[in-house]
Amino acid sequence: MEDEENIEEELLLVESQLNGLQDKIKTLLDQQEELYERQAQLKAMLEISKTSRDASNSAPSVALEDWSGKFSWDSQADDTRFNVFGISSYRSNQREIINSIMSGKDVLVIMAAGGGKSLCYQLPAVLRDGITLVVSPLLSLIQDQVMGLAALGIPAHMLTSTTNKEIEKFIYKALEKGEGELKILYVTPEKISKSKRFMSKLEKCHHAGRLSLVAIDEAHCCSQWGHDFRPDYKNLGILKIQFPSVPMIALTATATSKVQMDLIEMLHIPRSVKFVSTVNRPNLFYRVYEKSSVGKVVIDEIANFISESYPNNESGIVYCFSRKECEQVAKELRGRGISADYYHADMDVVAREKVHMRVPHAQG
Ligand SMILES: Nc1ncnc2c1ncn2[C@@H]1O[C@H](COP(=O)(O)OP(=O)(O)OP(=O)(O)O)[C@@H](O)[C@H]1O
Repeated sequence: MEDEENIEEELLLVESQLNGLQDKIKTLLDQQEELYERQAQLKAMLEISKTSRDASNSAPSVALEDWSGKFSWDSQADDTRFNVFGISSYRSNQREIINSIMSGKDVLVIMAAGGGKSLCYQLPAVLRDGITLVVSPLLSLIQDQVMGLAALGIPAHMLTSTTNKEIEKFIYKALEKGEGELKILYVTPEKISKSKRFMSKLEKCHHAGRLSLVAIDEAHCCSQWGHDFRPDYKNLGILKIQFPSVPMIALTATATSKVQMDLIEMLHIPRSVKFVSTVNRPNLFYRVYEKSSVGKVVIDEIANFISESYPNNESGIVYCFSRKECEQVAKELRGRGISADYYHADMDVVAREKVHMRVPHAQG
């Protein structure tokens, strides 16, 4: 009897020691996995750094090839441009940019606002097999793009804090298993830096050979020297480290040479082909009016300017000094028969989206 008790006691002790060991083994295996992952990242970083040094010693990041020549995808690209995007001819540099991406190059595009940067990655996204990931800083810009693409019949979605669970599930399935129709996926930079789940699905998509292109919109946000620095953009370098074989296109309307060098380094695209288009916009001009000191008169003048200059229901933006002023000016303009609404950071997502949807898709 006493023997049995001793055996049971020792059995319990052994079992508890075994449990303790299992926990330790699990912790060690987890550590091993993390170290393997870090090892792979460090190796890739070393590789990129060496390539970067070689590239800066030998070749500047400018276009040397003739990207306006003939390519095997020419007729398919022309067909998609015309029949899917409804665009009759390319603007300056668009064709060359598209050709360099289609050739698998990393590309840096500096093109004026409204110059047609989106087509430069959306057309290759449609032409290439698989999914294009687009990182863009603003929800409103993303919504605009997704709405525009949906209108063209191109399967595009966005994965942001506002995406509902069902769409999120659809997107994750498309990334992980290649199910469902998804060609272009928009995310904010926070998704890359903060969502391990998203990055793991993206990893799976890449492993299955389905990640076709990465586009970084408003790429100047990477640089602390740029006017719009976004801390989460700093982490986008991970994309080239994780997916070195996937071409990357970085696009911006404004980048000094210091900012360009900075973002090439941060995104790890030292061999990128660079395209700079003129930032001059002949259709844009400034006009300065003297402002009355009487608020009501100012609103009357704005209302008159809008109805006289834009009698055909065109859309426009009135920038105000404060959120409160935005709300007041919109109300006053409505009182003068102008269809106006306000939009600022202090509105909830649904209200913002509602206003956004009322603005016709921007035409540059
Ligand atoms: N080759 C083209 N011919 C005619 N219209 C074009 C062409 N390329 C683009 N567009 C149109 O020009 C407008 C502006 O294009 P897009 O939005 O891509 O500009 P952007 O360079 O991304 O501007 P932003 O810097 O403001 O985001 C869109 O309506 C687009 O359809």
